[in-house]
Amino acid sequence: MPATLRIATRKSPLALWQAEHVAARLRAAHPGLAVELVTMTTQGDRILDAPLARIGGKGLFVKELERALLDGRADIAVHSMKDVPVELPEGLHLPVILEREDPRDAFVSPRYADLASLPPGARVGTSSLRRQVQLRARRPDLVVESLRGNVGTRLARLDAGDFDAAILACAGLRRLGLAGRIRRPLTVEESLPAIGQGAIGIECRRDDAATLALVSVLDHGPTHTCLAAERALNAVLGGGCQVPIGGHAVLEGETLHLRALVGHPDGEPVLQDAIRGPAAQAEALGRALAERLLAAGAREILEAVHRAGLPGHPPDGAAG
Ligand SMILES: NCc1[nH]cc(CCC(=O)O)c1CC(=O)O
Repeated sequence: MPATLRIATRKSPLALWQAEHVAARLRAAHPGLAVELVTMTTQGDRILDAPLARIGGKGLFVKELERALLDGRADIAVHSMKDVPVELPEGLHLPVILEREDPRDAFVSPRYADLASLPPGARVGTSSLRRQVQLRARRPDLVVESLRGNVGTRLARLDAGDFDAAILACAGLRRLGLAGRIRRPLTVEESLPAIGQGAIGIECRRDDAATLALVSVLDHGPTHTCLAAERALNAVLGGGCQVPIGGHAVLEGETLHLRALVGHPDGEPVLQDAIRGPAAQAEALGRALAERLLAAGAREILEAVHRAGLPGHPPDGAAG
């Protein structure tokens, strides 16, 4: 057993909650193990106004934690899986995925009970392209505006009256003890979640067998299988953060059901499809669904976005 297991984490309240949760579970699983947090501010936390894709995109929140792993300043990094890019740096892997919290998006509003109650022209805050296109498809009369920052920052702006409603992840609100702010969870049919939403992952060095032996007990097989399908889908689509992409898998016994969405950043078209098959073939199902979406028009969307070099957005409003 190492003298102390060091966890690299961002400093946002949600990131700290997740790291403390992993620390507590590791201490419970291995009595006598010392666990400590190594906190760091990532580039994604520092730069709150620039279009994130231009300065490094989706990986901004994880890169500095990964550098700490590679430099030996930390043994594991704890991530919200929806912020983790498909490609990991050489020498690192993600062997552990914890059991998923509520994966749905949440409708949050001080005044309105749900999406249907919003009057025409109501202002809804979200910086996630994925949330924006699904919102626009359902309610083209709403005004969707950018809302970034930590969960607390976003709620404060909502409460200050900058918006009539906001869409946030149920998981983040629940973990921070803010479940009371969820007016209504959006069904996955109303708002298909981001790939990995609600799941926490543990990244570590491939050559560190001692650490792997300690953290493996936290892996949740069914969530891991669902994430394998979602991330395989994402790897084939390779959309980065300038294209609205959603993906969500559930297990029904030994059968995996994966839904996916690819939208044009301008709002149209929005392509959706789903696939069902043996859980043992999770990754192949993810790749197959991605190929079907590409053939159905996603390829044209991805190519158009890359050609245009549109200013980017964080994967989901970012900054957790
Ligand atoms: N974009 C940042 C982020 N990363 C993970 C979560 C929520 C928790 C999760 O999905 O595990 C959030 C906040 C949000 O989207 O409202």
